[in-house]
Parts: sequence; C-alpha cells; structure tokens
Amino acid sequence: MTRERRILDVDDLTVVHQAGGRWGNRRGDTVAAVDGVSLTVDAGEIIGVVGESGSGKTSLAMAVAGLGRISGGTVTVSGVQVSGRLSRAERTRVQVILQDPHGSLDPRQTVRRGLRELRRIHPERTGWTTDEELLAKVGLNADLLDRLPHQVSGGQAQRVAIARALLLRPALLLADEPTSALDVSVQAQILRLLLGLRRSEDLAILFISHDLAVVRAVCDRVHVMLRGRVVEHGPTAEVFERPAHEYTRRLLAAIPGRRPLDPADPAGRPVQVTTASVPGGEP
Ligand SMILES: Nc1ncnc2c1ncn2[C@@H]1O[C@H](COP(=O)(O)OP(=O)(O)OP(=O)(O)O)[C@@H](O)[C@H]1O
Repeated sequence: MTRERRILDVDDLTVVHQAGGRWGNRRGDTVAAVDGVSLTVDAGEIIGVVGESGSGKTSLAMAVAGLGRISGGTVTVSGVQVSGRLSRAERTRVQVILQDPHGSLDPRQTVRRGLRELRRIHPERTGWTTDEELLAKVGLNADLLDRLPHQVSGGQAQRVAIARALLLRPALLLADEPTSALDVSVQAQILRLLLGLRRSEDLAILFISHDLAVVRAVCDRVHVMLRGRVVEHGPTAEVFERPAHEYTRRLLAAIPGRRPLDPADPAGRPVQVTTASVPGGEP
C-alpha cells in the first residue's frame, strides 16, 4: 500500500486514566485503558476493533478522534499527528458515528437546518455537494430534509448522522457501535451502506464493536482487545475461523443466535460466522 493510502496510523498508543469512584476503582489508582496498541487503516479499508465492555475500545476511539487522552505513543491521521492542540478544521478529519443515532442529532433542528449549520461553520469543506445529493448518497429521499429527528426512524437517523459526517469530507470515519441500537434488519441496511461508501468514497473506516457477528460482516481485518491490549489481529476470516487466542475463542462462543442479516446477501440471509473449529462454539 502506498504512503498516501495510509489514513490512520496508531503506534504504541497508551491511554492511562486516573480512576475515580464512578469507575469502580479506588481514587488515586490509575487504569491503563489502552496499553501499547498499534494499528493502521488505509483508504478503502474497514478495520474492526472488538472486545468486551471495559477492554479499552472507547478510550482508543476517543484518542483517535482527538477528543480523548493520549498518554503515550502516537496517533497520526493523514500524516498529521493528533494531539490535544488540533484546530477545529483538523478535528473534522475524523468523523464519529455513535451508537444512538437520535442522540447525535439536535432534537430542535430539522435535517436541513442541521446541515446548514455545518455548512456555516465549515464553508471550506462543505461546498462540494447539495443537501439532496448528500442524502441520496446515504439512501435517503430529499423529503426527509424538513423533518425533525423525532420524525425519522432509528435507521434513518443513523443515515442522517452518516450524511453529516460525509459532508465534512473526513479522512476517517470512526464508527463506534453504529448498529447496536438498531433492529436486526436495519442493522444489515446500515452495514450495507457502510460497505458501499467504503467503495464509492474510498473511505477509511475504523469500526468499533462488541458484536463479533457485525464485525465479521463488514471488516477486512480485525483487532481483538482485552484489558487494553490487542491480543490477536489479522484478516477477519482468518481470525474468526482459526482464532489463536483463548479470549477470541470465548468471544466467538458467546455469539448469540441472533445475527444481523448479511449485507452482502441480496436474499438477506443471516451472517455466517464459522464456529465449527471453536471448542465449545455453536454447531
Ligand atoms: N474517564 C475515565 N476515568 C477513569 N477510568 C476510565 C475512564 N474511561 C474509561 N475508564 C476505564 O478504562 C477501562 C476501559 O474503558 P473503555 O470505556 O475504554 O472500554 P470499552 O471497551 O469501550 O467499554 P464499553 O464497551 O463498556 O464502553 C475500563 O476499566 C474503564 O473503567
């Protein structure tokens, strides 16, 4: 991969939090939420990070987005090192999609007004498309422009959130549990949209989830996190079919029967996660 294709370079990243009561640790203790993590994302790649609650995924995501602490190591986005002193324009280069699509939209603003506001704040980045064309990119009809967030479904709201991110022409889309709050059939539609955008926009996506079935459906490579460390990484199919680490095997074995519909399958059959080689896995 040429140098220009490298969008995200996380090198030996460490994030140490001062623990307080809210986090269940004694005040004065420290928690290495991220402990020497390295990963890369190139243009056109969807790279997954999976792990149980508390494994450090959000701390990693916040550091990559320039919104969280970086205690050691480096995060570089399109050749610019992320630090606490990024300008507003630089921060737009990483756009974040969160779990709760309605929560990420201003309840008092129609979709159109929200986009107008973004265009006002970032005129230099947003002139490349019209609202109608932008909505079409995420599979939404222009009549949605005049609705308030509570007048759209969860799936539509997540599409609006993705459209707002795309408007700013980010180098990297950081999707943090983007489908966890959605119904299974809507999950598949959003995953299909992300797969399409990766191709049509040559987008780099860092995809964070505790849901292995979802990661299996969209990610090219996956990193498995446990207590702040990456314990296993590799091409998704390889990691899922021949997990080398006991923790990955446990995560795979814990996949519930409920699976998202395969976004690549026009018939909409469930995602196939091979667990036959996993001791104790589902048949
Ligand atoms: N602001 C903070 N202050 C203190 N400790 C924190 C803070 N944020 C996270 N932690 C601790 O760091 C560790 C990693 O948490 P983090 O939220 O990054 O993990 P996660 O994998 O995203 O979990 P979840 O899926 O539950 O969000 C946990 O032990 C957590 O208690």
